[in-house]
Amino acid sequence: MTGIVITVVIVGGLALLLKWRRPAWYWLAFGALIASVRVLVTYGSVMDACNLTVSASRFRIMVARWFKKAMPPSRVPRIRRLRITRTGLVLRIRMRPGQDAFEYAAASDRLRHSFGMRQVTAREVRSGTVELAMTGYDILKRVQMPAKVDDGLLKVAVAMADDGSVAFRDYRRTPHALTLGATQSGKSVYQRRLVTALAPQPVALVGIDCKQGVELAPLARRLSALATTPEEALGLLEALVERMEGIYQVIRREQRISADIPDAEITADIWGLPEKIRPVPVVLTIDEVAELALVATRAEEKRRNRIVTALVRLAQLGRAAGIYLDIYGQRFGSELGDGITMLRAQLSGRTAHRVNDESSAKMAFGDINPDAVFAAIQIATGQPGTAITADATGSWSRIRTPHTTLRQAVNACNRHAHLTPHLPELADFRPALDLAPGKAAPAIESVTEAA
Ligand SMILES: Nc1ncnc2c1ncn2[C@@H]1O[C@H](COP(=O)(O)OP(=O)(O)OP(=O)(O)O)[C@@H](O)[C@H]1O
Repeated sequence: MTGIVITVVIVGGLALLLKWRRPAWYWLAFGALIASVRVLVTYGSVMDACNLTVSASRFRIMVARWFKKAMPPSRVPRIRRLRITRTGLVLRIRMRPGQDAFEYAAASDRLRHSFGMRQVTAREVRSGTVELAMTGYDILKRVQMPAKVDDGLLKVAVAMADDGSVAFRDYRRTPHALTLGATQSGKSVYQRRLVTALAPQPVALVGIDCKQGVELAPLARRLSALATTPEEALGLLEALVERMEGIYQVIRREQRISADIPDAEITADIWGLPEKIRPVPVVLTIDEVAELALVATRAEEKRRNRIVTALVRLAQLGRAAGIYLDIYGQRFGSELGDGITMLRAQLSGRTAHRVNDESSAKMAFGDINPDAVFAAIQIATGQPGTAITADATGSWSRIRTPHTTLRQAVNACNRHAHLTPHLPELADFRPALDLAPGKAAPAIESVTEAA
């Protein structure tokens, strides 16, 4: 048990004994304050013990020699800022000359033990400055998202990272993503979390779920289109490609580049278009991609090739037309056939839940960061929903989504069903809601949300 928790328990127990009536946050803040004092008091000796100090300057050593004085002590990196967070502390440190952020990252395990913290993560914030995020307890054991997060249109808080930060799925920054994981590793919960968070936003949600629609059909009231068989999926993808081409025409028309158009008004994607003609963005979520890519007969192979071609085109050109992809699967390697590695290269957001073998982890992170491959293999079976996430920059972190039940996702989709945009190109794939004529839609919160 970490220092913060022990401190909070002792202080909380004392408070109960003395009948000090204070809210829980008061004691948490008090505990974090005591932990930060402890970190500050032991800081110099811990940095020294973890080999994060540098020797005194040559000038001071020379002066000490001249005057036959004791050798000056090593220089400890300076603390620039200490911030108490909801989950622990963040120390911003000015590195000493000759140091690099990698030394701090390599020493993070030693720092964790020395400061008595649960987790220490080092990250370079700018040249010469490194930030140590310290957490006092296992954040991923029972995930609790902060009440306020910096989300927005097409930027949703999807999980907590083990350094106490919030992990976002930011569609405009990372338009397309691949999520892998063995069976029962937590992919569907992750997907539900995204759909639930996107449901209140002005976006069109489109689903392909060739597992007979078991995951996405219950969310149909908020889906603008849904395909549950490979044949439907092909039609839906080709209709999306058609929509994308239509949007490109609109952008091209609106560019009207001439000498008197100001630079800021020239656009190459939907976000630069005037709001009244801007097409609604589309998030396409594909559950179990192998169902689309695996074939048994020659006829199926033709269909599969057309599906993969449409997917590659959407991944290559969809961003400018406001079409974003979320692809889920157990594996995503060359065994799924031609074009799969080309498609994978376009899916720059990568998340891997627990995987069964190293090659699955390599499919997610082999081209991004070897450390992430190792971290993905180490995810234990006991914590479904835990995943490693990385992007094209090579940075990665361990995350876990808050548990979202199917009932919670269904309720969110039903509550926001009125926001479902009607996309004419995808009209043929609009899910039928199975309502008898004259029968009202089921009560939105007809069943209480499971805990
Ligand atoms: N973040 C989470 N927190 C707590 N429990 C979770 C979390 N994610 C998943 N689980 C639990 O793990 C189990 C498997 O989750 P899920 O159905 O999402 O896995 P999956 O990878 O989609 O499996 P499959 O591929 O077989 O459909 C479920 O019982 C679910 O409740």
